[in-house]
Amino acid sequence: MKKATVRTFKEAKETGEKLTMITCYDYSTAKLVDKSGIDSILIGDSLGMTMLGYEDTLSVTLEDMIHHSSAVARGAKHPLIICDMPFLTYSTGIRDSVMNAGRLISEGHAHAVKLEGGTEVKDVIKAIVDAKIPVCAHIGLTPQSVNAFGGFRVQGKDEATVAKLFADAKAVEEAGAFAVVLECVPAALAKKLTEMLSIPTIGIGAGVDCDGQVLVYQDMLGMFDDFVPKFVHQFAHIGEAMVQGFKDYNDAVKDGSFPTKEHEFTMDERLLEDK
Ligand SMILES: Nc1nc(=O)c2c([nH]1)NC[C@@H]1CN(c3ccc(C(=O)N[C@@H](CCC(=O)O)C(=O)O)cc3)CN21
Ligand SMILES: CC(C)C(=O)C(=O)O
Ligand SMILES: [Mg+2]
Repeated sequence: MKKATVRTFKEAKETGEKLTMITCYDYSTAKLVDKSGIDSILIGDSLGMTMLGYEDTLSVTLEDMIHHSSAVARGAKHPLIICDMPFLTYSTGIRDSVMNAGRLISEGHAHAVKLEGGTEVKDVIKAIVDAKIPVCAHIGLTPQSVNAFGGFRVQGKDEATVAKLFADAKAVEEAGAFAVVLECVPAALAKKLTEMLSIPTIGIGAGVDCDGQVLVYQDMLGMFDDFVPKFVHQFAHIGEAMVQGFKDYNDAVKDGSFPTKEHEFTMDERLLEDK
């Protein structure tokens, strides 16, 4: 299997080969993703919701991201590893942003970082790229803006947000991002943006004409049911399989059918005489 790099992304845009990205937050799952051939792993700040049970991504810290990213990096040797910059780690100045991005690389062992926003983060993207850290941009529904948006809302359905998306897409490309995630954007608009840009677009709820796709792994494996966005397809039903496995274990312990002889360790039982 080939190791994916930012060059894989560049070449895919040129050849038309679709790019695949999946979230991942831990070592064991990273090893499984590694075997699948998926091009890239995103340590998404969605881990705040899927792994930690928060209602949004705003409570996730840089330490959380480093902790999960380094675990993933130990398990995945082929995909390009991209780590989300969490809320408030790239909006307090260029120096903070570059230092924080750097920690995701040096301590989190990611290959690239992702951050949310367009025109307003142009200078931040440029500074991080100048520090030799590849940046993936993320525009459209940017979950860290949930309070500013007033909810998780599809973007690009009116004149103002369509104009904003064109401006954002141009800005992140000019700033030097190697790719851009388009989240919850109407398919027709995502198609136009994809045609306009020379960097690949990675869609989530943005239709089939993006250069690649990303999904949260618990969503596409049927392991997360707090909410199921319209863009999710369940490619497996692992949640059900897990519940069944837990039930079978519970029943087997209760009825004494587990553990059996095969699971036991033996000893010279003479050692137990007169004990
Ligand atoms: N498990 C999970 N999957 C995700 O895709 C995901 C996360 N968590 N956490 C971070 C963000 C939040 N995301 C979300 C959250 C909610 C909607 C949502 O409610 N979408 C509605 C459409 C809303 C509208 O009509 O404007 C839907 O029906 O899909 C979408 C994306 C995407 N990300
Ligand atoms: C949904 C993807 C794009 C993301 O940013 C995340 O998982 O945090
Ligand atoms: Mg994210």
